[in-house]
Amino acid sequence: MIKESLIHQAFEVAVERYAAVGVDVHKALNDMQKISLSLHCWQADDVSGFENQGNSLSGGIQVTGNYPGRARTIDQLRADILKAKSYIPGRHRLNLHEIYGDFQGKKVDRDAVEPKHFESWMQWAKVNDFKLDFNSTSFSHPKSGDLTLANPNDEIRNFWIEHTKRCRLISEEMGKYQNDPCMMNLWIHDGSKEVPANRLRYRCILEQSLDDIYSADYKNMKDCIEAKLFGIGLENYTVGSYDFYLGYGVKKNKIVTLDTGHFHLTESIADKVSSLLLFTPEIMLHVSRPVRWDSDHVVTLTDDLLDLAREIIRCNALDRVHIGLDYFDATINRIGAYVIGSRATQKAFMQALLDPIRLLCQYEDESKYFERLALQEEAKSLPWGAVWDMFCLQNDVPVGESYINEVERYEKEVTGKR
Ligand SMILES: C[C@H](O)[C@H](O)[C@@H](O)C(=O)CO
Ligand SMILES: [Mn+2]
Repeated sequence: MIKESLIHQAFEVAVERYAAVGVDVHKALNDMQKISLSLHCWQADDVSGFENQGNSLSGGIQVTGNYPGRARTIDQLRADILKAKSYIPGRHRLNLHEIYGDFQGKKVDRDAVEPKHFESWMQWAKVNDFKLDFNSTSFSHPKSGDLTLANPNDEIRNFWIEHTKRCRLISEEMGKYQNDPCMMNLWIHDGSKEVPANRLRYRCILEQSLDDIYSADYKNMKDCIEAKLFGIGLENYTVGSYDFYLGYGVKKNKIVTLDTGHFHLTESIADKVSSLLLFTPEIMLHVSRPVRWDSDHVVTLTDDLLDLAREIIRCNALDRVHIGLDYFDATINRIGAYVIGSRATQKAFMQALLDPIRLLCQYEDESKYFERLALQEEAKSLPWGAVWDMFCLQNDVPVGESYINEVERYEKEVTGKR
């Protein structure tokens, strides 16, 4: 247990150090309090959901590991999410996939899902101070195959169009219920293992499907479209590539989702933020950690993540960027995985909010490039950790590593007994 008086002392020193470079720590703390993450429900159960159809995970994604204790029922999933939330400072959102509906043990196919299947989620979220976001689910279904919304087969394509339309309606109802727009993400795995004979054909079909899906206007939900470099088993061609969705988003005023695992490994996601902000309405993020490929490792505080957070703050775009998480690791304690990734993301934003931006901009205006580089370097070792600790203390969540023992206790008492 870290002594509270030490946290206060370190914080006072940090206030002074940051003031010397023109940064108001109290304002940074205040801004930090307003940042909500959208926690992905699927870390708790390895993207299984509650359809009870016995479908294994398919559609270009894969979870590795078999750590004991995954959530198997809606009650277990909710309990695990609340547990994770208790170690994450601030107020947050929860991101549901369609397969997590409250189906009460009945088989409800994807083209028959209705808002009523998410009523209990809406009530639960309200009681537990979450706002909900939503995703259509095109994977792990007998009709998933290699092509869903881009499928030339009318029956299969119309099935998925119907599913996605229904998901928009569910999102609209969620948004209305919570009096805050529900962000609905659309990601499909459609693609091909080998080079197709005609790439354009499938992209034309996808464009038409999307136009049909988006023909209804809603007020309480926002549409986001997520590209991917490739899915597993679909390595040569992805119908919904970044260029495709960027073009569609700009033309049709849709929000592009940037999943940080969905690009070439040396591509900077941070650099995309300012361009997207100019030409699309808002940005949805899926913060992930690719290791050699889109491996969805637990998010940690990497330079890439810091760059991304800094870019959002420097663009003054917190009100236009939605911060969702997207990773799944079944090799370690799943609640711990939530906490590590969420806190890492928050730490990146904490550091970004403490950046001496005004002074850096001043140096740049005056063409003082040595001074700019020197300050960028020195800022890296300013005592941001003391401000982060204070943020945790103020939010009544464990400071530093003290959550480790608590996660272990929950494993011993709850998840380990499943
Ligand atoms: C389960 C998610 O929807 C999925 O991870 C998607 O967002 C994605 O990133 C697929 O690679
Ligand atoms: Mn994603």
